[in-house]
Amino acid sequence: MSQISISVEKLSYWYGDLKAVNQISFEVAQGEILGFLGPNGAGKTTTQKMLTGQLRPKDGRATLLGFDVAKDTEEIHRRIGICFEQTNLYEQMNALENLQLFADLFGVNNFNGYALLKRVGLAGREKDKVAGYSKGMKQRLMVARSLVNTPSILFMDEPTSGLDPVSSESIRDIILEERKRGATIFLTTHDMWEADKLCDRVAFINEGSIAALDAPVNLKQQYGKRSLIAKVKSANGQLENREIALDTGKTAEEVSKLLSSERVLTLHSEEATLEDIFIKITGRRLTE
Ligand SMILES: Nc1ncnc2c1ncn2[C@@H]1O[C@H](COP(=O)(O)OP(=O)(O)OP(=O)(O)O)[C@@H](O)[C@H]1O
Repeated sequence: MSQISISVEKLSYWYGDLKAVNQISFEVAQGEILGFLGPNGAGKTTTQKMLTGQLRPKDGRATLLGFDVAKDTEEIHRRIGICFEQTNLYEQMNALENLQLFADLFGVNNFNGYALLKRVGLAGREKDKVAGYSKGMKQRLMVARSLVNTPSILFMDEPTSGLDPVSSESIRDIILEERKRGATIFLTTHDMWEADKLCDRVAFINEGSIAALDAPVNLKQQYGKRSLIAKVKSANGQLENREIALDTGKTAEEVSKLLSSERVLTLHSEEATLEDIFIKITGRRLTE
């Protein structure tokens, strides 16, 4: 692995008797997008809060860029961006003022608010009061705000949750641009499609533990099955599906038999989704 940005070792947190995060360990390389994928209550937000200094770990250790999350909070905050779902924007201020306030807080003086707002699609709305923004616009502003200090690590908690497709796509584009710039991205989501599309690696989190961690393609290879689905017209004129497993020694033979014995209308390949694999590993769905 290239240079390590995030290093987590047996990190734990509990609320009373409830073990919300239970001895998790992983590393994230610089410039990598790690997706934290799990259902409600799995421990994603608690982990993010520990990593961003909002909760002090009860046990274990984590470092960001070599700084200890439990001790070096100020050093860390200067170098990270945080974009959490619950917006805490100043509604009575405009977008530029919101960014300026944040920049002042971090002692950033070389940032260009107009350029940043243009990047997130808010050009022309810079001086409008945030109270009048739509949910998608506020989320875009949150993204802009998380980029004010050109962060080395970007934490995003469900950044596209509940947004329209255009807003979601523009936020995903920014995540990819930030990775290109060299930022490390820690993304929590329960959207398996988003995780699959965006993330270099995905951690499945369930009941406070990491159940699997790998590149989506590797998870699919290891746990999923690929198959061919043929739509055929049967003798009585009905449309029916036939499934042939791929990656077996008999695939070619079965395809040839199917094509010679049935009237095949369409043939396409299908692979397991991350949700299928999550269920296989944990016995739970991502969305209940
Ligand atoms: N402040 C709190 N007090 C008590 N229990 C909490 C608190 N915050 C979270 N929990 C519990 O800790 C567990 C992990 O919660 P967490 O919010 O980290 O999960 P999550 O994966 O982020 O879920 P979601 O997708 O719903 O945000 C859950 O059982 C939750 O009910």
